[in-house]
Amino acid sequence: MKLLILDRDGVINHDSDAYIKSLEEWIPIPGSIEAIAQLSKAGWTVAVATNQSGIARGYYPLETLEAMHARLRALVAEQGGEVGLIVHCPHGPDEGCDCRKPKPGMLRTIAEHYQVPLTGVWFVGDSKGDLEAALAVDAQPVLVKTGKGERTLEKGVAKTTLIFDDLAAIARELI
Ligand SMILES: O=P(O)(O)OC[C@@H](O)[C@H]1O[C@@H](OP(=O)(O)O)[C@@H](O)[C@@H](O)[C@@H]1O
Ligand SMILES: [Mg+2]
Ligand SMILES: [Zn+2]
Repeated sequence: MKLLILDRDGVINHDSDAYIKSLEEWIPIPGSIEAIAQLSKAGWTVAVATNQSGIARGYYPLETLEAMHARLRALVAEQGGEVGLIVHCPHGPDEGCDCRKPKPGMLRTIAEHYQVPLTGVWFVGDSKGDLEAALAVDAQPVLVKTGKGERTLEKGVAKTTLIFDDLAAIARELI
């Protein structure tokens, strides 16, 4: 199966250093919804692995996060595509969970859900923790320059990292 795993904030939607705290703040990056729809129509299963420490911090409830993901699914469905499994880590950085990136727990959850190995699976992110999570399970780290991607690139990334301007460029590469 063709599995592609995406980080959310900074890849699918704009990110903010103040967190994405409401449905109104959840704004797709231009071309990202179309890219997901095109990829899924081309036979790719597009899953999502997202840190959401804003829940642990009390910035927004789980219901708000679920409303954002319902909006994502609806927008992609309007273009004839579909979004696969969305996994989030609701924990704070000090809780020692196994799911918060850079730990690879969410990637493993997705791989187990689809019963596929993670080796070489593209995980697309904008932050260092995304790339580290990919490397931890021998997936392929892919950096986009949207969101925090430019900052991440400036800090240096593993030489095996693939780099694209945005999710639309990744769709053009894979389709
Ligand atoms: O990029 P993904 O994983 O989809 O989500 C990132 C968000 O959960 C937030 O993660 C926070 O990091 P801390 O969780 O505070 O370290 C900050 O980077 C925020 O700017 C960002 O919106
Ligand atoms: Mg991100
Ligand atoms: Zn967690």
